[in-house]
Amino acid sequence: MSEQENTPANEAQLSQLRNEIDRIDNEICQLISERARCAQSVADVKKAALEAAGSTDPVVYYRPEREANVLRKAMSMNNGPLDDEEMARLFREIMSACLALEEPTKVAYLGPEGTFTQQAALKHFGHSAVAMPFSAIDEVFREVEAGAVNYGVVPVENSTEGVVNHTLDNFMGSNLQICGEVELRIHQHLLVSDVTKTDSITRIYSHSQSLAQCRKWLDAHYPNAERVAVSSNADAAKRLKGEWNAAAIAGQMAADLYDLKVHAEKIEDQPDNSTRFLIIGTQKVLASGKDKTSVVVAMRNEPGALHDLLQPFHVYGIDLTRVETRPAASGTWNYVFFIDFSGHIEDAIVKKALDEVGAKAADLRVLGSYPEAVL
Ligand SMILES: O=C(O)C(=O)C[C@]1(C(=O)O)C=C[C@@H](O)C=C1
Repeated sequence: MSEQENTPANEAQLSQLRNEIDRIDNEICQLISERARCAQSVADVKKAALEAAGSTDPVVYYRPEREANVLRKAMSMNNGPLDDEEMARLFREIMSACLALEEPTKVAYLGPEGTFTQQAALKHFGHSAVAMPFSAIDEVFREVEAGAVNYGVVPVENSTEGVVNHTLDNFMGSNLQICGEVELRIHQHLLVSDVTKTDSITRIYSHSQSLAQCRKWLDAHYPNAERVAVSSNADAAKRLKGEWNAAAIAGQMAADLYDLKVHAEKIEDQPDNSTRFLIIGTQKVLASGKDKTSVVVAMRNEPGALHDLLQPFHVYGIDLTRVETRPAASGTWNYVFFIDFSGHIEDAIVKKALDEVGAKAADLRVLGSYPEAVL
């Protein structure tokens, strides 16, 4: 029934409920303002603490461990009807606005605009952060190193943008820390523009990894269309305006940005397709109670080297979440291992395990301890 067809009884009910919503909105508004004033006071305390210590270092306003716990609490306080993730997303945005009051947070991400990495940056920092696209992972690292931005967001795991190794390689020559991680479910859509003749699609643009992720779907639905690999999904989306016989595979952000229609949604072959991104910065993050640590270890190429290296983790019952091998850049040793595990660098058993790993390794560098992704 449309609104015009409401009976007088319905109208009365509706207006009573809307009055109730207005009253609640008013309360929410007062409470958000009260919270924002608290965040401003927190900023003053942070500044004063640094001054009292005689430090000239910049004040660190963003506190990943606190943010993770605020979000975890929002999820555990929630009794529905909204689901926990939805509730946490709302708090994510409130906190993002509060942090922006303390300091506008500049975040560099692997662009262009409309990529999944931008989506990951906004998911992690909320929409009050100033997110800036850069065209290469090295550039994101450089911007953070130079202090031109506060943080960077780069993809690290899963093939979506095909850049995992590039991110890992950048850590080898950098002193940056990992301050957080973001996990994103990747949904690929077939996008068309207002000039596309949808029954005459003969060319489909996307990043090679996205084409690969949708291979079976494309074989079934567009077996004869030419698949054209381009530099990013956003680039694929951008090309559609002038081509009536083309479609693109990309995410919702690219569809919104370039004003495209979703012709077929969620066409990825694996329904649980997801990508993990890292937040890089210069700060060491305190323990949140549920953390991960990433290290890079250099080893000589000897039989059993990896087994020996991993043994202390096994002995102390530390859960390894990822082990990657990369050839070393310098000739001093042969391989480096990127290892992620559960726990924080300040945990006693993590310290013990890393002491033992360090004794066996040619080199060991802690890339950072950071809260496990909440959302
Ligand atoms: O608790 C702090 O340190 C704050 O600055 C407040 C707050 C928040 O809004 O809750 C804002 C930014 C920080 O990243 C963490 C939390």
